[in-house]
Amino acid sequence: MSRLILASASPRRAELLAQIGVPFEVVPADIDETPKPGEAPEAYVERLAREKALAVAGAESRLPVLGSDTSVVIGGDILGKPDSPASARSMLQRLSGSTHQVITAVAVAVAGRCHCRVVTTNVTFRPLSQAEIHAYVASGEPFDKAGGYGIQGLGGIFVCELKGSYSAVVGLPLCETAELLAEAGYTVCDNWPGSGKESQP
Ligand SMILES: Cc1cn([C@H]2C[C@H](O)[C@@H](COP(=O)(O)OP(=O)(O)OP(=O)(O)O)O2)c(=O)[nH]c1=O
Repeated sequence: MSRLILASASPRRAELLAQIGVPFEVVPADIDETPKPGEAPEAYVERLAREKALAVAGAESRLPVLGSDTSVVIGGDILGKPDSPASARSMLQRLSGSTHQVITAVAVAVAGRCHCRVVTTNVTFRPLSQAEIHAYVASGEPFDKAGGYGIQGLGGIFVCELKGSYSAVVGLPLCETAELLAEAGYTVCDNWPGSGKESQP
């Protein structure tokens, strides 16, 4: 039986949530993801995660609703999902040979309240050649991913260093998600301490 609604169309978020044993159903949120003028990256990502959770909670309030957002930030600029091969190539060119931040927010709306965590991870790319950038964009992998790459896919070969949360880069910070669920009175799965169904030691 579902204990949570995942307000996301991201297959990665569904896989990560399934990985920790949470029973859930998917109800994608449809919100405007345009940054506000002058909005700081962390504030932007947190606002979107909250808006996604609350948009679905408004219609489906019987279960806690989890919303999340991931953006790539370099030199203070927010990189969302590329909308063309040219924008994917230009994002990868900017990321090549330098360190960027992946900011992911996760929000849980339950009983009229919304709790949120924002997680920042530093990711360093080795220098990429033009041929690699072209071949990677031609693979199609960049298009549904913030910053135009997927660390969990072929894009993983670009990453020479990561400081922070790998699961947050893929789209859902598992440690913070479990903390938020615990605060809302939910455990990740049956038999977990606090579930009331755990086996005795
Ligand atoms: C940096 C990075 C991002 N991503 C993905 C995670 C997110 O799905 C996506 C960022 O876009 P989001 O707008 O956060 O999410 P989404 O549009 O895919 O889904 P929804 O808004 O319905 O929840 O980029 C990866 O899969 N791997 C990576 O290495």
